[in-house]
Amino acid sequence: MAEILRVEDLTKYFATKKGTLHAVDGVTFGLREGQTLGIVGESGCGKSTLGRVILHLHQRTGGRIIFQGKDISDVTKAQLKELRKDMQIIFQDPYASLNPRMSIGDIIAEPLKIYKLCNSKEEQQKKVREIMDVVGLAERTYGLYPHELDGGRRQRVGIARALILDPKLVVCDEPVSALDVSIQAQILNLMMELQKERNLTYLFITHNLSVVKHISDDITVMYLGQMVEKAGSAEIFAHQYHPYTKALISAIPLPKYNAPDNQIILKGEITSPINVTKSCRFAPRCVYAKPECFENEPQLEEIEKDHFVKCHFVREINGL
Ligand SMILES: Nc1ncnc2c1ncn2[C@@H]1O[C@H](COP(=O)(O)OP(=O)(O)OP(=O)(O)O)[C@@H](O)[C@H]1O
Repeated sequence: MAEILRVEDLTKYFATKKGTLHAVDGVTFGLREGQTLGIVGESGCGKSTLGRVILHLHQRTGGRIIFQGKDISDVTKAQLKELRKDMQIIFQDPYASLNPRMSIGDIIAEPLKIYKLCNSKEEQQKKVREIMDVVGLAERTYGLYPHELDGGRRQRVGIARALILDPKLVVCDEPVSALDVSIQAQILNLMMELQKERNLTYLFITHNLSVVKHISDDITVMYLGQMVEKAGSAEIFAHQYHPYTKALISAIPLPKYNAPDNQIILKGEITSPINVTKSCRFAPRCVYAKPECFENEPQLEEIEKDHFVKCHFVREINGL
């Protein structure tokens, strides 16, 4: 499988009144066609910003973005319009992202209109009805409005709108977080079916590790703008080496993961990403932290094949 997306040393800083906010800081990964990379971490760790920078919804500060073998770090407006056909996004809150004054049929048809892809109203309607069928929306929803649908159906509309242009890469930004647990499973299953049928590549952003367990091939854990651990999904659930990943896994409400001797309680809140220093950003909350952690930044290191961890004392902590 070819690599469809590669980001290298990607950074996004925001200038704020208090100083430079390091929202995304030196993120590097590759994503193969048809695969899913789960991006996991607490609120504020930079997941959404990462997705938005890749889609050029935010201008990057530094680093490179390679998509389908081409460097797309800097693109013109016209090139970006073309790119958008291949790179789409599904948002967390479909209600907020759907225009309340437009009918479902018109919302889903919008990308077709923007790209003038249909020669007639009939052709447009046919394409919309086809994609509605693909995502499991009943025909009668065509003329309804967003407020007339429940959360699960609204997210199906969001998925239909993202897929109608037949994209290659979809950034899924917390697509099930606003939904009831039972509906979450339906939407995740739908997304997995669609991925197989259409060879879609997903960058799946979530604060909830258990959500990405089944859908992801690989998982990247982020903390304060940086990757702290990356491995295959099964591998990371079997062996998590970074103290932060351990804490995230031990917080999953299943006896298998949060047996008392396994549980790690994080100290305090996530610290500020403003004016960060060259240290381990997790150190202030880490139960294993030593003076060196506050003085030097660890590198992301391959601890086992395809398993990367950013921690000075990863071997000592894990008896490796
Ligand atoms: N436009 C902006 N201007 C200034 N700071 C921003 C902007 N957008 C995001 N940030 C900051 O960047 C950091 C990362 O935010 P981001 O939304 O990417 O995190 P996240 O992990 O996706 O969290 P959440 O799930 O809450 O959205 C946060 O500290 C946030 O306050």
